Amino acid sequence: MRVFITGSAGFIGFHLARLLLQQGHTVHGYDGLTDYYDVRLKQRRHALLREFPAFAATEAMLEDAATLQAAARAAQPDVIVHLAAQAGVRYSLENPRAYIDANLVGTFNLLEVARAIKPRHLLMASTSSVYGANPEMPFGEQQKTDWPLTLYAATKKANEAMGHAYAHIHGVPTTMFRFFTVYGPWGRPDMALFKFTKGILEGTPIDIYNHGDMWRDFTYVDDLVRAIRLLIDVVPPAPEQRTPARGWQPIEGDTLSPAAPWRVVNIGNSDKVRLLDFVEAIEAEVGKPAVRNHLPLQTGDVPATWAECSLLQRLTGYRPQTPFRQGVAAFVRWYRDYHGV
Ligand SMILES: Cc1cn([C@H]2C[C@H](O)[C@@H](COP(=O)(O)OP(=O)(O)O[C@H]3O[C@H](C)C(=O)[C@H](O)[C@H]3O)O2)c(=O)[nH]c1=O
Repeated sequence: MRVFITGSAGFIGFHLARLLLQQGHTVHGYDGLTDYYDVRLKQRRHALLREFPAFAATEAMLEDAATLQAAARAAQPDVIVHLAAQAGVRYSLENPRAYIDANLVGTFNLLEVARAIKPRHLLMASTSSVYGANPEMPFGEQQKTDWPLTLYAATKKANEAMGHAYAHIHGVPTTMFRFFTVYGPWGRPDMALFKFTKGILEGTPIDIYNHGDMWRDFTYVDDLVRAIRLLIDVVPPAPEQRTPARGWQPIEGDTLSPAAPWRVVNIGNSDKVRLLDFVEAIEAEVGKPAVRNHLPLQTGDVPATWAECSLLQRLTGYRPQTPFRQGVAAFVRWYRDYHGV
């Protein structure tokens, strides 16, 4: 299978590309290598992927529609996985325009590519942040996502809607994933696990928001990309294909659109972890206590996330389940090795 992955030098894109290459697939990566965080980390990820002969990459921005079209047409993908984005919850308060450019304009450009190429399946990243101020827990895909708390969440919600409209009009089967706080080796330096590990190792204070009284459904990156890999083969059928004669059976809790080959699926660990327990797990792994700087809840942050993942389980027979202490240990091992500390 030939797969076109946007965001291939990013945390999740790198892991997905590596998994697909290890399985013998051909991957064309597309990444703008923006300086949102240390570009060397992105270059190292791409360098590792380049060790596979079946990997090629175009280093350009999503906003560069002509380059994106040319790269995707040349790659002739069976499947497109769109992971490139301006990510991060709190940065969207500082630099909102980056989210409009990458997530709205960039995703529009990508949808135009899909419309032209008509891959077998288009899969695109959304986020648990779309549940925003929804008070119901755990978050199920059918629940309200009408109250985003940041522009980041709003752009991702818009991406879900844009994907739906294109799937309806142009018929490209589209799966949206809602990711829940993904962590693990090669992770993002702006995220809690990276910042906490660095601070504890260096003996500098770590900022703990809401005094640690926050909950996250931390999802280990290997589990996440395994789920994506399985979902690649679960192509949402068009409305006219949903008949018993075609072997289609309704699935409980499915989010299939009545008007398009489109569905949205949560990918989380289905386990909410208290932030202070997460910090303690990092301290235990590093073998040193943190210097804790307790701060109030940050604007735009949701106090808790918790995924309901039975749809993923029904569609793929799989659900993430790495215990957070195990995932934290794998990250700290990688961090020490990567930084030689
Ligand atoms: C960076 C940082 C975070 N935190 C807290 C805030 C959260 O309760 C928790 C995890 O934060 P992190 O930034 O690692 O992840 P989320 O805020 O859940 O956001 C992440 O997961 C979602 C789904 C995405 O879609 C975002 O792109 C992704 O960045 O630690 C702190 O207490 N101190 C810190 O310095």
